Amino acid sequence: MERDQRVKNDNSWCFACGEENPIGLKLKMSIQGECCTAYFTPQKEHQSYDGNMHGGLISTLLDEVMGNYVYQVEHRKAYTAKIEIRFRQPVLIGETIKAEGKAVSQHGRLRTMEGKIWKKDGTIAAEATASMMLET
Ligand SMILES: CCCCCCCCCCCCCCCC(=O)SCCNC(=O)CCNC(=O)[C@H](O)C(C)(C)COP(=O)(O)OP(=O)(O)OC[C@H]1O[C@@H](n2cnc3c(N)ncnc32)[C@H](O)[C@@H]1OP(=O)(O)O
Repeated sequence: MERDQRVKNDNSWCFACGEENPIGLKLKMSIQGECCTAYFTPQKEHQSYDGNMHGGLISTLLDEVMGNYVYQVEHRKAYTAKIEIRFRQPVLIGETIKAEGKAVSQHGRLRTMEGKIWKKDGTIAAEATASMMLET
């Protein structure tokens, strides 16, 4: 399906930030300093094994704060073209984490982004780099 044919008005159902999505993460994002920031406390339904948060959902958090940075700062929608995640430490169910995303460089419509997930003790649980393409 061409992008223009897709439903354009259902952004409130975004899995990561949509307010109306009943199974979404309902992230609230804000620009703090040079980053887009969101806090999240994983619940039991967000786990993988042994009380650890699912890595796919950690990736979702990183993707969202990087994409949302572009939207909030440039007022343009961007599509994730490539993303790479390094999972450094488990995130535990019930543990509040901070996700941060920022831009590091740009070339034409392509933005190179960085994201980090911080634990309360100031250590990094996961980090990402991504290429995001501005919508034409
Ligand atoms: C009105 C209210 C709105 C509210 C709104 C709220 C929004 C609030 C923010 C939400 C934040 C969401 C954050 C999650 C965002 C997703 O999750 S998006 C979903 C997952 N991603 C996708 O579905 C993307 C699927 N891929 C595509 O659609 C297309 O491949 C892309 C990425 C748009 C690129 O397609 P394209 O624009 O046609 O560009 P293309 O011709 O392929 O490439 C152009 C140039 O860039 C280069 N390039 C392409 N990809 C790459 C790459 N990965 N690395 C390096 N170079 C690349 C090409 O080589 C090419 O260069 P040249 O050929 O000119 O030398």
